[in-house]
Formats: sequence, C-alpha cells, structure tokens
Amino acid sequence: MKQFEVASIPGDGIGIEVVPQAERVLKAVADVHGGLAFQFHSFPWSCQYYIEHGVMMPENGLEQLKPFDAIFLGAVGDPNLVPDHISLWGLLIQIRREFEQVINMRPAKRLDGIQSPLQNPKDFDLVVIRENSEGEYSTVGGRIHSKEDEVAIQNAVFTRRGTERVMRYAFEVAAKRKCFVTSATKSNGIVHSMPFWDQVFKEVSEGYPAIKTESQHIDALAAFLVTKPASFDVIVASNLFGDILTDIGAAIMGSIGIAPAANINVNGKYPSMFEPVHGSAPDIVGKGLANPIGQIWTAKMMLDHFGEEELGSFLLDAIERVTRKGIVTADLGGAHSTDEVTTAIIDELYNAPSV
Ligand SMILES: NC(=O)C1=CN([C@@H]2O[C@H](COP(=O)(O)OP(=O)(O)OC[C@H]3O[C@@H](n4cnc5c(N)ncnc54)[C@H](O)[C@@H]3O)[C@@H](O)[C@H]2O)C=CC1
Ligand SMILES: CC(=O)C(=O)O
Ligand SMILES: [K+]
Ligand SMILES: [Mn+2]
Repeated sequence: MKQFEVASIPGDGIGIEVVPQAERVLKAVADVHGGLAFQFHSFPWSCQYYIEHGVMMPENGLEQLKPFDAIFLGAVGDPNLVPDHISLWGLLIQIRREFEQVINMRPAKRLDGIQSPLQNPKDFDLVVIRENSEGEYSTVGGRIHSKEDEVAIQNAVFTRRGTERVMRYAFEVAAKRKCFVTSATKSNGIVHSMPFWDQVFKEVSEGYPAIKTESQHIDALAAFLVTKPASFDVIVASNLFGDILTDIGAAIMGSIGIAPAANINVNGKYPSMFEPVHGSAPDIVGKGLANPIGQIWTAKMMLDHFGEEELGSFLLDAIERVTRKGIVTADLGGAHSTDEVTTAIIDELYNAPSV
C-alpha cells in the first residue's frame, strides 16, 4: 500500500470550503484504486491565524511542512482582516520561494458541458509555464519621502539561472505535447529584462531543434488567448505575465473556479504545492456557491506529480462526465452547490469502469 502524506492548508475564504471537498474526492480515488492511501494533516494558517498570532504561520512553519510528500493549499487572503501583501507574502509566496517551487504550471482546456464565454473556443488545450520565484514579484525596492515627494520603486529581478530554468521546463513539457512553445515578452517596452528574456529564449530553443517556437508581446498574446486559444500549446511567461495570462486562461474555460495549478519544486529538496488559480473569493464565501472543480482538478495535478498519471486522467474524466451532465455551480450557470458537485464527481468515480 502506497501512503502519501499531504499537508493541507485550506487558508482563507472559499479555500476552507473547497479543500475538504477535494480531500473527500482523493480519498474516494484511493478507495477505488485500492492500492494507495492519502493521509491529510491540516494546518490552520490563514488571516484568522494572523489575527490571533500576529503571523501567517509559526516561525518553524516551513520546517513543519518540509517532511510532507506535497502541500495542498486552497487560497490565501482576506483583505478585510489583513492587507493582501502581508498575508500572501507571509504564507503562499513564502512557501513558493523558500521551497524553491520555481515553476508554476497552469493548464487551460475546454471541458465538455461547460460554456466558454467565447463564441467559438474550439478544442483549446494549452498550458502556461509561469516563472514562480523572481521576476516582477520581488521585494527589491522601497518607498521614501512623503506627500507630493513620495517615491515608490519596485525592481523586477531576472536571473540567467531562473530564466533558463523556466524555459527549459517549458520545452520539456512541450516535447511531451504538441511541440510548440510561445514566449510571452514585452521587449518593445521593457528595455532591459525583456530583451534578456528574448535572448535566453533563443539560446535555450537552440537546444530543442524539434520544438517550434514563437515570441509574442504580452499585450497581443493576451488578445490572442481570447481570439484564438486553440493555436497555443505551451506558453512560457514571467511571474506577472503568467499570473495575468492564467486568469484569462481560466476565464475562457468558463470560470476561474475550475482552473488548476501546481507550484513545482524541480530539485526534489522540498515538497511541491498544489493550489487552484483562484483566490479566496470573499464575495461568495459561506453560501455553498464555490466551485470545487478548480481544487479537485488541482488534486489531479498532484496525482500526476506522484507518478499516478493514469489515476489523474481517471479523475479528470470523472469531472468531465459531471460537467457534461450539467451538474455545475452558479459561476457556470448551474444551480448546484459545492457539496453536490463534489458528490456527483465521487459517484462517477465509483460508477466508472475500474482503473
Ligand atoms: N493563490 C492564491 O491564494 C490567491 C489569492 N488571492 C487572494 O484572494 C482574495 C480575493 O481575490 P480576488 O482578486 O477577488 O480573486 P478571486 O479569484 O478570489 O475571485 C475573483 C472572482 O472569481 C470568483 N471565484 C473565484 N473562485 C471561485 C470558485 N471556486 N467558484 C466560483 N467563483 C469563484 C469570485 O467569486 C470573484 O468574483 C484576495 O485576498 C487575493 O489577494 C487571489 C488570487 C490567488
Ligand atoms: C497571487 C496570485 O494571484 C496567484 O498566485 O495567481
Ligand atoms: K489559490
Ligand atoms: Mn493570480
């Protein structure tokens, strides 16, 4: 019996609603499989925790997380309790950085039964590989002076090591897919980091002669994601560009409530972290409206990461059989609750031909 030890951090808002639902699904997946088990250890680190303790997680929080096979996170942020830059940097971004989760992989594809806001989305199936450790998300800079003399400086950081690493990762992913990588750039407006990004992209691409490439400026690329998403395979992007593109990816799928993500540690020194693209959605919290599919699809990415790819596909198939039946939450035009959608997915797991 294979046993996976998973650290759960539901976090804030709807994170607290969807994480237990996805855990229920994973337990069912394990039950149907028969040869593996998940043990979840839940950590209460959140904005509520901050109100009680003055920190988002204890000083030895990372040490507590390190022994786990993976971290399964919901969402962080409750702007009514704690300013976002404090809560996100105190937990989510700290884990990404300290655990060297340098790659953020975010697929977007059309699912049967879900209406895309696009008139003709075709069968798009793409993945954004987002740099997850540097770039525009940096603590380098500061604020000085006050009133009309006030100055804020925020420096973006692009290292050769980090830039090459994310690009190589994108090429490796593309080699297993449709062999096409698009680089998100903005070298017409950002005159140091983006020409560097383009240069590294060109250099890395020379090592992958079988992979087709293109570069697109981020503004045009954002528009193309709306007008012709089916033309993309793998998109490699800096931290901020990838963040923005993946909310568009989620939107064209039909809702940000279904988009999954994986924060991947590539050197094996620390656990990877799995969390949906969406945030804590304070506007719908406590109403049973949260779409659990983003968190459940994220669980599928965790299965893939554990080497259980067949089981991952089995789970995504069950999700799609449920969306095909129209059993969906309000964000997708349905009338079903978080719990009902989850239960329908679990029923599909048990009713499917066995793995
Ligand atoms: N990785 C993370 O933990 C992230 C955290 N946040 C934080 O979350 C808080 C809210 O941020 P927002 O910008 O409002 O982004 P958000 O993703 O939480 O919500 C955006 C919109 O999408 C809807 N939505 C999101 N997830 C949904 C789901 N599963 N089912 C149905 N509808 C869903 C919300 O109701 C809202 O209308 C902030 O504190 C923000 O910093 C935001 C993005 C990512
Ligand atoms: C923070 C955020 O928006 C993200 O990780 O996608
Ligand atoms: K999240
Ligand atoms: Mn985001």
